[in-house]
Amino acid sequence: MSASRAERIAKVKKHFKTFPDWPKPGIMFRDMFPVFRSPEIVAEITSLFEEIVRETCSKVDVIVGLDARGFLFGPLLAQRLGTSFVPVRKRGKLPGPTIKETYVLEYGEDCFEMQEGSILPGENALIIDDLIATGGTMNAACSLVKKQQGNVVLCLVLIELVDLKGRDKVPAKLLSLVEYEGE
Ligand SMILES: O=P(O)(O)OC[C@H]1O[C@H](OP(=O)(O)OP(=O)(O)O)[C@H](O)[C@@H]1O
Ligand SMILES: Nc1ncnc2[nH]cnc12
Repeated sequence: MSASRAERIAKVKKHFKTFPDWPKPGIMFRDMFPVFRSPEIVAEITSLFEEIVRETCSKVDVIVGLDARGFLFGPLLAQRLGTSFVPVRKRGKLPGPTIKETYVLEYGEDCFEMQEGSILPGENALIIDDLIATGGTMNAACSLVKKQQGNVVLCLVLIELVDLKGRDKVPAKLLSLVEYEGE
């Protein structure tokens, strides 16, 4: 018998590692990089993302990946869905005219940029990142898409730190694969 979705997600979660008090005291850092030691788990994550998007979104034109760890999953998913991929980058990394959004995150402050015209008016964008904590990062990315008259049809993350209530800050539908709550 094939594994249920919950069993597949539980198997993915076993590959994450937690580092207490990093990069600052009080932060439980959830490291997702160990999944890349297993091509099988990376393929499983991509398949789970693809299933969720096909069930949830009628039309996605472009996948927007967030610097830096959103770049790991965005292009993989874009290939599966046959969509384009565009990056949101940290301040000063993108050439040409850009639009900017400053935001606060769990352990600091930063500024995101997109190249002007990277989303066309009316395009349906799916924003992807590895993790949502306080939600500041995802909220800033939604603002950048909206400033270009794009529609955010879904925000998708591998990990949600539920206790930080980041989803309350996101002005669009948000789905996560793996949750950490009270742990
Ligand atoms: O929900 P929030 O509190 O805003 O935090 C979530 C963000 O924090 C991490 O990125 P980080 O800014 O550490 O950058 P990195 O991907 O370059 O390591 C993570 O990859 C998310 O993008
Ligand atoms: N607790 C956390 N673990 C991993 N990445 C993060 N980004 C913001 N908070 C994080």
